[in-house]
Amino acid sequence: MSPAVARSGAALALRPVDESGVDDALRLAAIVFHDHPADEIRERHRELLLRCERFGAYDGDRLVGFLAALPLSLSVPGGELPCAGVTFVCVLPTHRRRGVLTALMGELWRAGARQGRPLAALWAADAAIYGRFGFAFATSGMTVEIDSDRPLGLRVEADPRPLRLLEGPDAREVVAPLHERSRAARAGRPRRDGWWWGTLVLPEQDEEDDELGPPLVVVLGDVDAEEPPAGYAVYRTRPGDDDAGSPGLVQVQEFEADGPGAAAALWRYLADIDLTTRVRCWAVPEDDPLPLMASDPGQVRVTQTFGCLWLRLADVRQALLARAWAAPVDLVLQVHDGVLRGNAGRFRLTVGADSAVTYEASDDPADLTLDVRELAACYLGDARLTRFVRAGLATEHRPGAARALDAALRTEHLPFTLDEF
Ligand SMILES: CC(=O)SCCNC(=O)CCNC(=O)[C@H](O)C(C)(C)COP(=O)(O)OP(=O)(O)OC[C@H]1O[C@@H](n2cnc3c(N)ncnc32)[C@H](O)[C@@H]1OP(=O)(O)O
Repeated sequence: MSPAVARSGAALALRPVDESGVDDALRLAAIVFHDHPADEIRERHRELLLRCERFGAYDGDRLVGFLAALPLSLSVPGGELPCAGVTFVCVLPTHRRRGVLTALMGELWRAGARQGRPLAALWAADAAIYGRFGFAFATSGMTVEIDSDRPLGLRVEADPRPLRLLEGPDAREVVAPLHERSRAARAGRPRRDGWWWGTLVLPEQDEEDDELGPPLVVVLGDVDAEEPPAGYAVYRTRPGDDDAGSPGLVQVQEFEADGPGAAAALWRYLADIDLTTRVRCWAVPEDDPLPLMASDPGQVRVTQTFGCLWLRLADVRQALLARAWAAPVDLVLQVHDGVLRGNAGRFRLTVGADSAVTYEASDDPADLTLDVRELAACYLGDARLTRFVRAGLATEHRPGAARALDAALRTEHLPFTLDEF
């Protein structure tokens, strides 16, 4: 039996939730998230939880707190690392603010340390909760909308190769290699297996909007060739409703192209679909070139930018040693970590001209003081340390130290994922 939670009221026991407890976890989630999903979606959630490590807090026999961790392999600059995909975090309303989540997080860290898992990541329902546990936004995205009531004007020639429309499992086999290649180029993406494609990317029914049709996958290039295609888009459509004033919509769920010609061909196709007058893509990377490619910037609008995946460096040393670096650096970092004390202290980070990395305890004066949250925000290449220094959230003791670390952390592409779990 694991430690108990006893901040106030009767002590609660912490223990793993076995397979027979998954329905209890789903019932708890339905209460906590005010969500009573249709049978198909509930079955998807069940399958997801069965793949997870499951941590429970029990009041007697009753499950009152729950946290699931999906085992992920997350792309990081130059490689990938084991990562806990934290999900279905819920505490019964009667048991809130008694330290249940804090205790479940403790179980997660202990399990991660046993398994040598240096990262944890999550999509947060409420942004205020996770910073105190050392998480920070580590990838961002932007929503783009195209007014497609007229031909899409682009300043770039479209790749003339044929487009093909695929459905079902065939689609996955064709596009998975291209996704895998782009996953290596942009950090922050979990590796997908067949279950992930089928259940989370290409399910018949969209989880958020039941008016959207089934997924369609348009592919550019020869689908029979040995090389992956040049690009693809996964999209769903919704018919227009004149009475309600809503346009026929093409909802782009995922877009990958290996260059500007391929991107132009695919965006043109999506904007050209009959009986629709709007293309909406919920998330593309913040450095996506589409807005630059548009002849009329008013036709392609960025409607919002937002943080996506939150990251936690559970083992800072392991995480830093595993990533690729863009420039040599030699800095002493004073790292604060109020939760995982093994990360806290003063360490010398060196990246040599030959890219060899070391990160060792040091007594030398610190060049930079920062919290593990800020390190997580910058780790995949998204945020800049210099900005945190300007915000007063990191302190530079040697001028230029933050700029040097930024230069070393820099990646060619911004990290990005839209894989929600
Ligand atoms: C990855 C995901 O699954 S995201 C989904 C998260 N789940 C939800 O939003 C469901 C609804 N909410 C809940 O189930 C619970 O309120 C939880 C899980 C958010 C928090 O669980 P609790 O057991 O109450 O948290 P716990 O008591 O350990 O709180 C620790 C600290 O976290 C912070 N915290 C907890 N809940 C919140 C909140 N809703 N907003 C802001 N901060 C919070 C507080 O600082 C708190 O410390 P304090 O009590 O000293 O002020």
